[in-house]
Amino acid sequence: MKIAKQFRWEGAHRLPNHKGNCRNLHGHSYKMTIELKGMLNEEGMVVDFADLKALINPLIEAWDHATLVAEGDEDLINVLNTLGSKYFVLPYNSTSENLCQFVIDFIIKDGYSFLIKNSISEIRVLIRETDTCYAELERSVILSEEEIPNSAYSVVNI
Ligand SMILES: Nc1nc2c(c(=O)[nH]1)N=C([C@H](O)[C@H](O)COP(=O)(O)OP(=O)(O)OP(=O)(O)O)CN2
Ligand SMILES: [Zn+2]
Repeated sequence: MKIAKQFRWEGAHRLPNHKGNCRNLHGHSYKMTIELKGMLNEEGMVVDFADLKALINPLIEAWDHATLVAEGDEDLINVLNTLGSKYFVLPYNSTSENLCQFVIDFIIKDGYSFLIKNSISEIRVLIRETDTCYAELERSVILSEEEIPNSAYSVVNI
């Protein structure tokens, strides 16, 4: 069974080496869908939507009305520091693809016990910058009892 919840935030960014318009600082009303696959619990839920929201909300709060900056884009960081403007540094360019990667890494790191508790087997993240484009990334979460002591999970890319 799969469940999904949508999130949104307003943000600015630029792709410093883009050959077109996206090298200019501009903004998006980002929309994100997070889908989780797992078994139903005794309450008839894969996970409580509220628990998924609680897990993701710190990231949304950090990104909302912020500028997403690529590590090394010092010109932009200097401007934002001068303005006293909220920003969030990513270890790579703020493409939709990289944001999907960042969100999945965040879920696995900060939501590790949440994934175990709810026996989640698959995560899918879809991010829209505009109505005409999106990026999507899926990752399997594989439970392997013999591999890992103390009921830990191993996580692999699919
Ligand atoms: N593969 C990717 N290509 C581009 C990304 C990205 O994240 N991944 N991002 C951008 C820009 O951030 C841009 O804001 C979005 O691009 P685009 O869809 O081209 O935006 P437009 O509004 O110009 O698109 P329309 O064709 O007018 O709908 C660029 N590329
Ligand atoms: Zn953009």
